[in-house]
Amino acid sequence: MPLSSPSLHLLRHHPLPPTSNRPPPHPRLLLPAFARRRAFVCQPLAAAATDDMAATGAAASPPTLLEHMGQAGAAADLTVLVAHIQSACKRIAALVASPGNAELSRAKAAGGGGVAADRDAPKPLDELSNDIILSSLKSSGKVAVLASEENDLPTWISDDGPYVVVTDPLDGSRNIEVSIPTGTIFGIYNRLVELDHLPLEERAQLNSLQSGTRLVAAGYVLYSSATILCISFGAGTHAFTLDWSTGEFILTHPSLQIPPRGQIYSVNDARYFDWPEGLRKYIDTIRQGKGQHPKKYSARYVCSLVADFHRTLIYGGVAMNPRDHLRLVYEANPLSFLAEQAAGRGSDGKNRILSIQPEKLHQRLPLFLGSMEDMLELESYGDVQQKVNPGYEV
Ligand SMILES: O=P(O)(O)OC[C@H]1O[C@](O)(COP(=O)(O)O)[C@@H](O)[C@@H]1O
Repeated sequence: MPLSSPSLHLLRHHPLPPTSNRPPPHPRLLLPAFARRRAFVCQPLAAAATDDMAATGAAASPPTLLEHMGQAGAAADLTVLVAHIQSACKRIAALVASPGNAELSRAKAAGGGGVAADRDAPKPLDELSNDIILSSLKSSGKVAVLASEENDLPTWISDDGPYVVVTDPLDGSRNIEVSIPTGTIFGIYNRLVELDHLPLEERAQLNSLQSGTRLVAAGYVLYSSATILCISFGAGTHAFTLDWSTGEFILTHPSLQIPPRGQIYSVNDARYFDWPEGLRKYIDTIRQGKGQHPKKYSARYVCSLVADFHRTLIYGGVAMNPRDHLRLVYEANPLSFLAEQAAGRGSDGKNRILSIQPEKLHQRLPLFLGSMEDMLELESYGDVQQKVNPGYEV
């Protein structure tokens, strides 16, 4: 449904204060005391051990995601919602690792053909992942509306659900047949109660089109050699690794900080000849070690956004897709929120992603994420957005 300009006006001038316009305080200070102790546990040097650990001679075990939320004083409703999201993602993790997934990918490639008449056509993995998330959010009782990359329109779930969830249920699924990492991306907003009087369809759209500055939380789950859930509640970015023996996500990367500069760029550079001059120059320059950082950069490109972003978060550098391909609502906003909360930056090559007011649910845009210094250097080339987007076959 196209939005009327009064509706967009309402969104733009909504009185609620943004939740993430302020620069994040030093994330380490925002961790609860017990999690700060675990931050030390994750460092190799014994000198970092806390007094109580020294006294007992043992490292306390790091908290689970839900323990972390409890200690951080997260709202009970939000904790219930995150518990449902994490359980959906555990099911997706099992799904993408299951022997049946190659068959599902082929079914999709063949348009679902080749199925015996007495059998249901198998659902491709991204649809199945979408169903898993939807059913989990429904049973949480905490969600008013779900906007998913897999659906044309948002799904209204419950009038009194306090939250709005946006998601790309399974990003990178085009690579699933060859077991390349995939991921789920999600963002959580408050339901805009002042829109409750609007007709359902308009209410669902406007709630889903909130600016990224209003995110209450955002995260991704990486399905790779480890299953990692990385999340921010607006006070730092923290990552939790799934311990398959207990089924718990354990805090392994507290208060992640993107290094101010990395030495890796990540882009599909087969598209070099479709790039604008500025982007070509930038990549040529850093490849040769002639940029602001006098080192030759290396290239890494998984072609799976969550994997490319996760690496960038840890090692620094820039992950980019310069053409209009990735979605503002489902991908760019949540990942930019995580990047900013880790002292990095998310931009469309010109503007801060979180400040772009979404106008359409499936709006696409160029996306650049990464280390602050690398991002500012890249943007100084001006002309970095790929205008030519012919539609590539692979
Ligand atoms: O073809 P490109 O431009 O390299 O795009 C690859 C990107 O597209 C994605 O596969 C997402 O695209 P889809 O949502 O169409 O699957 C990302 O995971 C990846 O980063």
